[in-house]
Amino acid sequence: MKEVWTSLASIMGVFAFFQSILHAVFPPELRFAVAKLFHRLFQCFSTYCYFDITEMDGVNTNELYHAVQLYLSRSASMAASRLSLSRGLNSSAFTFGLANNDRLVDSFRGASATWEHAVTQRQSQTFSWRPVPEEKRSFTLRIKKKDKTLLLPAYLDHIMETATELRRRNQDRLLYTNSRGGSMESRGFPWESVPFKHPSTFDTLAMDPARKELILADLNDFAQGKAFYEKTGRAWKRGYLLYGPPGTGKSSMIAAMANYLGYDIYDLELTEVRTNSELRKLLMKTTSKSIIVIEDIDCSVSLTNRSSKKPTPPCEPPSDLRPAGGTEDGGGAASTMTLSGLLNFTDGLWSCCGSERIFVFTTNHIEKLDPALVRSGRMDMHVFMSYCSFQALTILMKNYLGWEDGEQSDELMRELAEVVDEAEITPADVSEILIKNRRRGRREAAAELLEALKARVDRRKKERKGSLSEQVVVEEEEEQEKRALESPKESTGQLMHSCNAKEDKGAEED
Ligand SMILES: Nc1ncnc2c1ncn2[C@@H]1O[C@H](COP(=O)(O)OP(=O)(O)OP(=O)(O)O)[C@@H](O)[C@H]1O
Ligand SMILES: [Mg+2]
Repeated sequence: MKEVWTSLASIMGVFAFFQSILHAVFPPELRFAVAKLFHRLFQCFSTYCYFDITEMDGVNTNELYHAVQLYLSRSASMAASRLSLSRGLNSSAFTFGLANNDRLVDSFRGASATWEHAVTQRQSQTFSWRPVPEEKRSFTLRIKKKDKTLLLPAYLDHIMETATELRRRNQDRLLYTNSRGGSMESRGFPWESVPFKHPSTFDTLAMDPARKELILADLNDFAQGKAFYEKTGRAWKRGYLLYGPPGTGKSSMIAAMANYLGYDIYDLELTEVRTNSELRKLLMKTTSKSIIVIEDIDCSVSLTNRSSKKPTPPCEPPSDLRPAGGTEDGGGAASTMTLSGLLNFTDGLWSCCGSERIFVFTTNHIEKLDPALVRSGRMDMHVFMSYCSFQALTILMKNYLGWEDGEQSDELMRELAEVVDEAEITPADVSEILIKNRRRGRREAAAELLEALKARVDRRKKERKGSLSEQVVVEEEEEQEKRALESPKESTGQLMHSCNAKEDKGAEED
């Protein structure tokens, strides 16, 4: 070991000696040329190649630098020992970064890539109209020469994509509304937005776990389906129709979807939209990775069916020659909003002016919807939000009472399981009962819920009996009418008989 150190020291000494001779004898230009030559020689024999990614590209900021910074922040939090921490504007997440001269090894498609972060002080401030940072920051990427074709540019594309996704996820979600009534703001944007902070998630959503899994799998397939949609020539969008009684969680499901995928929501108020072209403008101003929602589609506006267009009176010019209100999009009047306009909104060529978008319609009355609106391809998945099942009930008890899985096997739960289906109660009503009683303790709150369910079952039974007896009376009357029609003589006789009887009775009274 000692010999190694001695020989190393002697090599360094020789190197220093030659350097001092170089400095004394040769002019700086020559020294620079020699250094360059050495550098080239070193590069020829090295198995690595290096790429510098500086923060500033001239006076412009280098987008790739910030993308790398964000990309590395994912693994930096795990691997590095000293990190820089930051939090961006409008962001609720912290970003980790590599500290000065820290290194991190990443891998892509089986090849490894080493990143080093360098921070140096800027030597002299050159004049610039834009403020230039005092520090010079850069990342150096080191990869093996043999991996160059494998990694470039695919690895850099991957970094850019991941960074964009991370940036989007770190930003707060936004909820947009068109309640401005068609008027635009100063920048010509028809939507108004507020931060979206709805706490609903698929964990808190009370519904049958199997159906929940189905929806989650569908959402995952959609979000990761870029290649599939391209390959099959389909627009990258998906439609969901959520239907069911009020208070069964349709709006909560939309919020859970947005939180799960990290998408913004555009809540389209159809009653505020006057024309098809206005609807199209709204669509054009939505962004990718968003959910476009139309709530209560059956009662938003009265949409005329395409097939029930009135024929043009002979005295009027053909519709396509009329100056205003002429048909467009193959059927919808431009001066009003029509079903045709809405169908084009979800399914026509314009619906593809962005990508990765989900359309969600909700309704309490699916039977009232025009079949054209709910056909598959337009609304790909129909989700029935039903009354509270026992499984949904246990989720709500977990949410509101902190009820654990093991606690659910006792007598009380068995009774709850027996009555919940018959009670036909919405998750909203169950939530209300649990919220009211949550301070009284879990068991008491559950007992209260059981009482409420039993009372509801009794009431429903009575109502059913009442309506049954009403139905019997109606049926009897109908039967009598039928008999009267079938044998008019007999019934006339009966009628006469009853009239005579009445007359007799009246005479007796006189
Ligand atoms: N399936 C559910 N899971 C969890 N909570 C629910 C569920 N359904 C309803 N709730 C609770 O009830 C409230 C109302 O639910 P929500 O607004 O989602 O119902 P909805 O089906 O959209 O009703 P509407 O048809 O009247 O719009 C929510 O704030 C939520 O707390
Ligand atoms: Mg709702």
